[in-house]
Order: sequence, then C-alpha cells, then structure tokens
Amino acid sequence: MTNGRSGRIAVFGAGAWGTALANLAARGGREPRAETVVTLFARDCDHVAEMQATGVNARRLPGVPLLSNVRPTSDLAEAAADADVILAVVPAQALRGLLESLEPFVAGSKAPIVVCAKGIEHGTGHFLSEVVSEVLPDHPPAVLSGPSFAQDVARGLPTAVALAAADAELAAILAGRLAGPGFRVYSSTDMRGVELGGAAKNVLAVANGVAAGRDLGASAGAALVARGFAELIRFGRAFGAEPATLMGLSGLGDLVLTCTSALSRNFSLGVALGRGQTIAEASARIGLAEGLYTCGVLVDLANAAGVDMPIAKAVDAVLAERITIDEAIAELLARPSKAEGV
Ligand SMILES: NC(=O)C1=CN([C@@H]2O[C@H](COP(=O)(O)OP(=O)(O)OC[C@H]3O[C@@H](n4cnc5c(N)ncnc54)[C@H](OP(=O)(O)O)[C@@H]3O)[C@@H](O)[C@H]2O)C=CC1
Ligand SMILES: O=C(CO)COP(=O)(O)O
Repeated sequence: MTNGRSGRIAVFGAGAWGTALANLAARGGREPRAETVVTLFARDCDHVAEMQATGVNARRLPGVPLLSNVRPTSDLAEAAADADVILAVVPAQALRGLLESLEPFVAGSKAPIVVCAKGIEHGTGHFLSEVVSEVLPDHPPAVLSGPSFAQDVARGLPTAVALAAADAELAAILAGRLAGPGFRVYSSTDMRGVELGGAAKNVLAVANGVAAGRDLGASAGAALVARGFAELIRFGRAFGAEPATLMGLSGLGDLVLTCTSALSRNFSLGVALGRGQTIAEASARIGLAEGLYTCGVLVDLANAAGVDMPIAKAVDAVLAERITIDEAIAELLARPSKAEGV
C-alpha cells in the first residue's frame, strides 16, 4: 500500500456506514485527487442496480448522493480488484464469512483490512481484528471506531474517530486516506482498545435506552454512563486495552454518544424495550443493533476473566429474556454499597 492519494479503496458492506465511508474515501483524503476509485460492494444485485441508476443508496443512506468515483458492485472480484485498502463494514457477525469469501480475490495482495464494524464474534469470543488475522493472515488488520453516526458524517458535520493498526506508520497512512475537512481521524497503535470500546459501548447503550424508555430520569442516565464506563475500563484492563484509549474517542466518546442520542439504534432498542415493546418488534423497526449480538459474548468473556460488569450482565439477562426489566433494575439497585472506583 502506498501513502499516495490515487489508490483504489474497496468498501465491503453498503449499509449506512459503508456508504458514508465510501464517500469519505472517494474524496481521497485531505487533498483529493480525481483518480481515486472506491468500489462499494453490496450482496444484493437489485440494491446495486438501484444505486447505479440513481446515484444514491436510498435503502440505507437516503438523501446522500454517492460521489461520482464510488462504484457500486455486487461482484466480489470486481470490488476487490487492485484494492490497496479494504474497508470491512458488514455487521460484526458477518465479518468472518465476508473475509472467507474474499480470500480467492485478494490472494497475492497485502492490502490492509480496516474493520469498521463494532462487535465481538459469537462462538469464538474473538475480537474482530483477530478474525482478520485468522482468515487473511497476509493482510494487516486495522480498526476504525469512535463517535460517528453515518448520517452526521455523510452531511459533513464535524466528527472525530480513532484508527488503529499495530504499525504506527500504517495507522497514520490509513487515517490520512479517510480524513476529510469535517472528519478528523486520530491514529493509534492500540487496536484492542479501539475495537473493545466500540463493541462494549453498544451493550451499555441498551441499558441507557431502557432507563430512558422507563422514564427513570436524567440522573439515572448519567449514573449508567459513569458506571458503564467503569465496566468498560475494567474489561479493557483485563483484555489488554490501554486506559488512555478507553478515555478517548472510541471509549468514552462513543459511549457518551450512543448512550444519549436517539439516533443510536442500540439506545433506541433499549428505549423500545423500556416502553414495553418486544425485542422482535423493536428490531424489526430499528434494524441492526450490534449490542443485541455482542452482549452474550461480552458477558461470557467478562465472566471468564473475572471482570465485574453488572450493567452489561443485566442487559444480557434482559435481552436473553432470563429476567424482566423491573427485576434487572431492582437487582442493580440492590447491590451492596461499595467504594467508588474501577
Ligand atoms: N451506522 C452508523 O452510524 C455506524 C455503524 N457502525 C458499525 O458498522 C457496521 C455496519 O453498520 P451499518 O452500516 O449502520 O448497518 P446497516 O444496517 O445500515 O447495513 C448493514 C449492511 O451490511 C450488509 N451485509 C450484511 N451481511 C452481509 C454480508 N454477509 N455480506 C455483505 N454485506 C452484508 C447488509 O446488506 P443487505 O442490505 O443486503 O442486508 C447491509 O447493507 C456495524 O457493526 C455498526 O455497528 C459504526 C459506526 C457508525
Ligand atoms: O456506532 C455508532 C456511533 O458511533 C452507531 O451507533 P448505533 O449502532 O447504536 O446506531
């Protein structure tokens, strides 16, 4: 991969976030060049035909024109051809399958793979950068995370995120390829911290949504953010994240955004459950809420490592329908008093 601005970037996953990132990548970084080409892979041919015909991804990011150098395709080979950077923007649980299907088309390339999804893999309990290393070991993994709603980014609103790779120079090059006037990308070498923050905050945001849906008040919401952050720090300490990373964009920053905004699908899922909707009803309306799929594996990892995460555990028990919301609230409040700390 070069640090030039004329390369070819492949985005896999034409959801809201993949589409917003494709437009960012198509600008070619801070100093755009016309020859940058971005392929945007969607698995559904009809979806691609719509995007090609209208120049908009109306299904996932309505009202945002695709830049002229974004090329939608449902052909994996065409999407991957000559890519010197790959962005993986499918749901976390679909990452392994996507990478396996890409393998024949990226053989011989060493293009870095930037994971833009937020979650932890079911079954294995592996972080997403680990999934990349297992399936495509020749491709250095990187992770993009931080407080960033696709709709905000697509509108050019000021946004700041973290991009981590094991190699500092690679992280800085990748950050430069995606940065734009309104999109500030901080580079990092703490992949674990960046990916762990993005995965765990989705689970904690469900708790905040439930509190909002139950009208528990702003004080309860603030307490959940603060004590949720303590859980995040404890989990990070056990799994090799740097505390400074978790105090930054991909930890505290994303936690605050997701725990407080109605634009968040995870928060909205919690609100709906708090108001008495079923998970099925809420999911059908809201769409992908990664916390629903990450809570179980997050709690399993925490239990195995002896990490105390009462809020995450309450969310998991409610989502798995082992206890009711009222029981979960009562259990959290009935915990013995203790010294504050992490
Ligand atoms: N939206 C946001 O603001 C942000 C999202 N993220 C993260 O990005 C990830 C994607 O979210 P987002 O784009 O919002 O999700 P969306 O629900 O908008 O879209 C998900 C997309 O992934 C596609 N997809 C699902 N499985 C596969 C697969 N196996 N192969 C190819 N494509 C697949 C879906 O295709 P189809 O339409 O065919 O079902 C759909 O287009 C999540 O992990 C999320 O947490 C991170 C930061 C911001
Ligand atoms: O990750 C996000 C913002 O940083 C998007 O949050 P939701 O997936 O909850 O919508």
